[in-house]
Amino acid sequence: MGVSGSGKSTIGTALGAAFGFEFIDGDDLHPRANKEKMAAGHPLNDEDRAPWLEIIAERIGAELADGHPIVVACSSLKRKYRDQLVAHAPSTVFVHLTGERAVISERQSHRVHEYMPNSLLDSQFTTLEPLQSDERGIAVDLTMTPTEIVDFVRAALGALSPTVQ
Ligand SMILES: Nc1ncnc2c1ncn2[C@@H]1O[C@H](COP(=O)(O)OP(=O)(O)O)[C@@H](O)[C@H]1O
Ligand SMILES: O=C(O)[C@H](O)[C@@H](O)[C@H](O)[C@H](O)COP(=O)(O)O
Repeated sequence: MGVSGSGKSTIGTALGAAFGFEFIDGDDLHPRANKEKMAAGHPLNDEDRAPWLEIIAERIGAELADGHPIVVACSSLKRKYRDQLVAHAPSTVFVHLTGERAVISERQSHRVHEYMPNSLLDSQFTTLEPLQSDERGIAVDLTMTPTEIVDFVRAALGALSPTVQ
């Protein structure tokens, strides 16, 4: 989880490879209308995100039902969005890539994105609700290298309480 440009695709790919799990990028599952809205410079609202989150949640639930743990990149900016995912998959562990707006903005300036304009970064930070103490998650400093982040997550996962699923 994390704002646009925080490294979800990069770190999700690395975590999937490290753990031997399939990686799914939530960005690929946005309905076309959501992509067009963001491309036009408008942030998504709760109504826009609800069906997208449901697609992701159902996909996670289906993979787990087949016995396949997966890594998913999904902004998951609000607590209620995360709760929607957890409702389908109680064993979910969120990895929040945290960092300064300036660092993320600088990184975004060097990448080409299918639909996300850099101008939406402020709204992403405005919407972001960090992990709360009763959520199963890990906050990670996004200035670490991907290898360092994978090692950090691996160590932190070992310290988490057992799952209910
Ligand atoms: N830990 C990192 N260190 C350095 N650069 C990174 C790191 N994580 C991501 N990046 C770079 O930052 C940019 C945004 O990363 P990306 O994975 O596309 O973020 P998101 O999926 O959250 O939008 C990319 O150019 C990526 O190569
Ligand atoms: O909830 C949202 O507002 C979107 O999911 C957003 O957070 C996401 O960042 C975009 O899909 C762009 O994709 P990137 O995360 O790759 O910039």
